[in-house]
Amino acid sequence: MSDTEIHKGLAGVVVDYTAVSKVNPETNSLLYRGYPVQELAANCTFEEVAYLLWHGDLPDAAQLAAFHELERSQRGLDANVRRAIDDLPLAAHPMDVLRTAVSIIGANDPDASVATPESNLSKSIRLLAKIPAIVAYDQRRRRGQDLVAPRDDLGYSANFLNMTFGEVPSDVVVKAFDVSMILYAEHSFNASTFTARVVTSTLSDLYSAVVAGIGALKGPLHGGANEAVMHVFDEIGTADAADAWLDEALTEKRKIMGFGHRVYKNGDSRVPTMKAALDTLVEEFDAQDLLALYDALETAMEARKPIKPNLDYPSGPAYRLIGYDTEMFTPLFVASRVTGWTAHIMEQLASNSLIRPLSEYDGPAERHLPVRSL
Ligand SMILES: CC(=O)SCCNC(=O)CCNC(=O)[C@H](O)C(C)(C)COP(=O)(O)OP(=O)(O)OC[C@H]1O[C@@H](n2cnc3c(N)ncnc32)[C@H](O)[C@@H]1OP(=O)(O)O
Ligand SMILES: O=C([O-])CC(=O)C(=O)O
Repeated sequence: MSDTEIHKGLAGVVVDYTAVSKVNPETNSLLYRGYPVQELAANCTFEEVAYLLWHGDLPDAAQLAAFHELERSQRGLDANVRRAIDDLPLAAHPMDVLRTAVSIIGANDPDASVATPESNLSKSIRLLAKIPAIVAYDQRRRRGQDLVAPRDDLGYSANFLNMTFGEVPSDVVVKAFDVSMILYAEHSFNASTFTARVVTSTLSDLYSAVVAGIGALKGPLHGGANEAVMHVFDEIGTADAADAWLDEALTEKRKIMGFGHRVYKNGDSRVPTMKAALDTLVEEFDAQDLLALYDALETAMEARKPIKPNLDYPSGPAYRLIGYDTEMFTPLFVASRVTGWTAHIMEQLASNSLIRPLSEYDGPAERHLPVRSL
């Protein structure tokens, strides 16, 4: 073994600058373009936050109206995307369906390889507008329901929920969903964003980078955890079973989904805001049992390990209460994070350097084939 210092998982390695967001584990804070995410969640819509991530500043009234028009005019499902979804087996995971659908949107775009800032911005808005139709339709076809067309008189979240459930839910539900979209939108150099930046660094196109980001987000150590949290809740069943379940899971050295974080070691800055949104849903749907289980598992974990919940812990139960099927939760994360990914793709391109780290070889020493007589 050489004495080269290896940074397994790139832990603690700073690889570039970013002006998109700042994650500060010391102060448990998260800023999008300088604004605390809690302030954005309380005062802005997800559309305004998307605009902020892409443009660097919040829109004024005229800019927001133009942005709404652009986004709302592109909400429909392309015919060949719908046909492709219909051809995929119901056994396919919704993340695989979404990854395939985004790939087709890219192939439909004659300007897919045009990498100017203007072209990439319009691609980003297209994906923001079209991903909800894919996710909503996929959940509906799994339930044997027909497609619900988008409405251009509704905001992003109300339209998303209407396309999924065939009706606009209460303001409480729309706000909780919108808050989740804002909180999931951006988180610096997380694994999926870094993946998107790596793909972009080769001068590949934006759609390819987003498809790669979807692949990275799917894993349960990253975005797949919001789905996995609900599987854990279903496995535990009721609050009184949480202690015994956790003891067994920890004995088996299982990772407890929805807990822990690579950067935050003392709590995830987004959890209090998402937990408050979950509380409004618990009240709305009179779901005290779910809240009791949520609290019981968190308390049980606290008593055993200094590992705190991450954003996926309150988001999973929130999406369950809103009515999404469990396997749709990570696609909801994509619908939001596509804003952060594309902001990073544009930032990477503006100051590109091929991302290509080194490795330390520890395989067999040099050896040679025996001389073969032909
Ligand atoms: C939106 C997001 O993507 S947030 C992350 C979502 N992912 C999850 O919720 C999955 C569960 N959590 C985890 O697997 C981890 O906490 C990660 C992958 C998120 C971060 O992990 P890392 O920073 O690499 O820390 P690492 O996995 O090395 O953990 C350090 C120690 O804490 C333990 N640990 C960390 N998270 C957990 C957990 N959720 N459950 C049990 N133990 C844990 C590890 O077993 C390890 O213990 P050890 O030192 O005794 O071996
Ligand atoms: O930052 C990370 O490593 C994971 C995360 O919380 C996110 O992507 O939102």
